[in-house]
Amino acid sequence: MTSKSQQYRFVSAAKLPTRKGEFTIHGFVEENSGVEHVALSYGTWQPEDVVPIRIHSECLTGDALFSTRCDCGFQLERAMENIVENGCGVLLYLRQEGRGIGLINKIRAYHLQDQGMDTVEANEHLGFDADMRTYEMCKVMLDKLNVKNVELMTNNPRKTAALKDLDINVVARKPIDHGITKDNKNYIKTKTEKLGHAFDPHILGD
Ligand SMILES: Nc1nc2c(ncn2[C@@H]2O[C@H](COP(=O)(O)OP(=O)(O)OP(=O)(O)O)[C@@H](O)[C@H]2O)c(=O)[nH]1
Ligand SMILES: [Zn+2]
Repeated sequence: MTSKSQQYRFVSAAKLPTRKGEFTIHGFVEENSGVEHVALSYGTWQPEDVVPIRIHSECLTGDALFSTRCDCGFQLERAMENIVENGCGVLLYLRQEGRGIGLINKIRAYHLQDQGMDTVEANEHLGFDADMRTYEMCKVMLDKLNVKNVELMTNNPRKTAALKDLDINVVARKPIDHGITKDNKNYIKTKTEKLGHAFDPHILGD
């Protein structure tokens, strides 16, 4: 029986020039489900270096459709800018749309939130946990990129804990609280109150 992380396989990599800088995109596939994840790497490092990384969960609405209903698109852009400013780093782009429930179910959850539920209540009303994501693929992806020690750009303590459980040395957490808007302030407040997210209170001030 292969361990969960051994189900992931590196397939290929290529140059990816972007408006933020020239990255390399690395494609990984999960053997059983065919789910594809990618890593964007920038610059070089030694195994003993501390590398800035972002674990970014796919959010079509935020990442590609300019939604202000969440902070994802703002965080994606800021994370890539941080990596380029630092001179090196990695962004793991994980196909975990909707905190793992998928795009159509996220739209169903949004519909329930339009009726007054919060983002946790909506997931649970649909029969899902508040957060269905797992992070075992990060181990295979970071090992392939020779990243052992990380500075993690996140407000989500579950990501820090998940990497530590994978024996990845999380040296520091760097907040990434960009993109607070009038449309997502309540969503973010719910994440701090119910999902343990660490946002500085001043940025959510009323
Ligand atoms: N089910 C559900 N998923 C959502 C909702 N809003 C955003 N998402 C998904 O949540 C994921 C992003 O998670 P966030 O909670 O924004 O942030 P995080 O990645 O957990 O934490 P950070 O690293 O601090 O950004 C993406 O997969 C989004 O599609 C929602 O209302 N319901
Ligand atoms: Zn989003």
